[in-house]
Amino acid sequence: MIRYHLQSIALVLRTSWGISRSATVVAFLEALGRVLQYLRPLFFGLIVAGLTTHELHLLVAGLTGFAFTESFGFVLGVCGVQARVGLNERIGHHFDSEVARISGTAPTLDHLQDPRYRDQMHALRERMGALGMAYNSLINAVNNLVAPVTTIIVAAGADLRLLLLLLIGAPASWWASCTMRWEQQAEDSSAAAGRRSKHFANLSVDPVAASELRIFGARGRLLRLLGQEADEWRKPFVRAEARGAAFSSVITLLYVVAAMAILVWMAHDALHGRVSPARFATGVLVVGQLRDVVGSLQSTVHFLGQTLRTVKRYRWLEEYGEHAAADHPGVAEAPAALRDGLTLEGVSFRYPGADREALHDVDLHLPAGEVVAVVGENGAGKSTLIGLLTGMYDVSGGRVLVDSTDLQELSLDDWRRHCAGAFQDHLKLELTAREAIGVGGLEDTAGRVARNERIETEPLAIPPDDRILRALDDAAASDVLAALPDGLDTHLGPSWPGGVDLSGGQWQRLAIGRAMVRQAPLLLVLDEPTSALDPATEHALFDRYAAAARETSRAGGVTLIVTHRFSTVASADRVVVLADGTVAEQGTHAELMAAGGHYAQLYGLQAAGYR
Ligand SMILES: Nc1ncnc2c1ncn2[C@@H]1O[C@H](COP(=O)(O)OP(=O)(O)OP(=O)(O)O)[C@@H](O)[C@H]1O
Repeated sequence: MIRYHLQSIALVLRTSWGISRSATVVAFLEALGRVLQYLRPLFFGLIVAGLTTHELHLLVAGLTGFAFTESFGFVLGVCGVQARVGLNERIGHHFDSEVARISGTAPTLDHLQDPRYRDQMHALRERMGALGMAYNSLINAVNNLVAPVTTIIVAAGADLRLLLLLLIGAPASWWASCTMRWEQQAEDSSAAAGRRSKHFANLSVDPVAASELRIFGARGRLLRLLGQEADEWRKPFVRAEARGAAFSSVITLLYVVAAMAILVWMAHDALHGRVSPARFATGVLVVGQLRDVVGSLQSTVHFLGQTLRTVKRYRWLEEYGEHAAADHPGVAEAPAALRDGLTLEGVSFRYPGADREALHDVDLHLPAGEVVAVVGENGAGKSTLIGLLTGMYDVSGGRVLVDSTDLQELSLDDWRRHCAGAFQDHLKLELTAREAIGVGGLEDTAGRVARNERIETEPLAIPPDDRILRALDDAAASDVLAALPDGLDTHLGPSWPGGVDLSGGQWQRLAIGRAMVRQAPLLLVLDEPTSALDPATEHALFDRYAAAARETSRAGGVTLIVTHRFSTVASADRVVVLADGTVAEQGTHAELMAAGGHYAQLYGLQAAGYR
């Protein structure tokens, strides 16, 4: 464990050093300033000796030393504090970006479904401040460690009996290890309740949730749940802090009693001439100083413990990210065009922590150039199928083939470079309209399509306006743009002063526009593309999407349209019916109708509903 903590300290030092070598060094000068200031009792003793013995050189030496330690110690302290304040900000920013990078660059989304990951992430996010202050905590620890060493030396010089006070160090260090353990246990045991509590708290400030909760008159119930979860979240911390504070008080009391006993003893000897007034004066100051030292050691343990625990979580996250990357070692490039298509062979998939498979025994071939409609009731597995085809999740069993290559062997970054999509829960990107749509086809400076690994090294360009306008036309969303006051320069969403918010259907059409910016994808996914649209425009728009899909098909790509609306699937080359996590039927609309199975039944029901 000590080795692990030392590695964590090395990580913090490396990070600080990488950010600013000079600030890292200057921040340590503060510790030197502390050493000087803790020499005060020594010079105070010299002053008292000079005054009582009338020896001028002792008085001058004491006063000079006192002035020097005060002034120089102060200057070093100021320089150190300035350096570390600047560093704190930058270290905090560095760790923030690193956490976002580790989470955002994991090849799949499996981690986001893993409760262990979510708990660690919650605990880490709660303590991000401690990560930003990690170097600060180290400096504090060093400051608080040099203080006792200096004070002990001064105390030994004044009277060896003062060193008896160090015996208090034994229960204090036991207290320190207990406190660290209790706090760690509190963080671990309350993480899930903390996440739930955050969820309920967010609901109360989310406009959509807030209106539903008002309509149902459920605000009181939500507040009660929030209270319960917040209680469950906070209780272990309160318990740990109360125990820590009680122990700390007992230790302080022990210290005060011991210090008083030693001072009385020293005073007795001073009265009988066995201890000089100068030594006694130094002793009195040292006792006060040692008390401060014990107090600051206790807070050091608290903050350093918090920092080391947070660094531990950060390192857990780093290792998790490395394992996640190692679980998907594929590096092969995706083909430029599909010859055969996409194939699922005996595929099964279970979400992390779920007790049943979301998909099982799926055998499916999606031929190159086809427009495939996927239908099925809620929970049938449609979104999961999309997740597997786009490599967002790794299959639990079986294989997904791109032509004849296992998706496992492909670089997922490269495969996704060839995928495009508009999703049911699409992003509402609050950027300018140009950026919100153009991110669908980011290019590097040579005009090639973005690869994720370049993101950190090269600024990626939004494609030219003519491509964005064409994509909006393909998505039948030109009218959404026409209604924006500043066209493509309009800021979307309430995050911007004067930003324009859109209706659900308008956001959805821009999301489809974003999907259409990417040219000739090998897989185009349109997940419920018309769910937020009114039935009058739905049909016309669907024909436009189908035409755009045909473009994809001509380039050898597969278009997957997921929909609940059976009226829109008749023109697809193939309809796949999912039920209970597997393929129930597939064929053309005509074939499935003729078969009179599940599809025909559902189609009949919907058609009757529209009559
Ligand atoms: N994150 C998850 N963790 C555990 N189970 C999940 C998760 N997401 C989905 N499931 C389960 O997997 C199954 C398939 O879900 P999926 O979202 O793929 O269905 P769907 O056909 O897209 O449904 P819908 O039409 O409602 O969008 C369902 O039983 C669902 O409960």
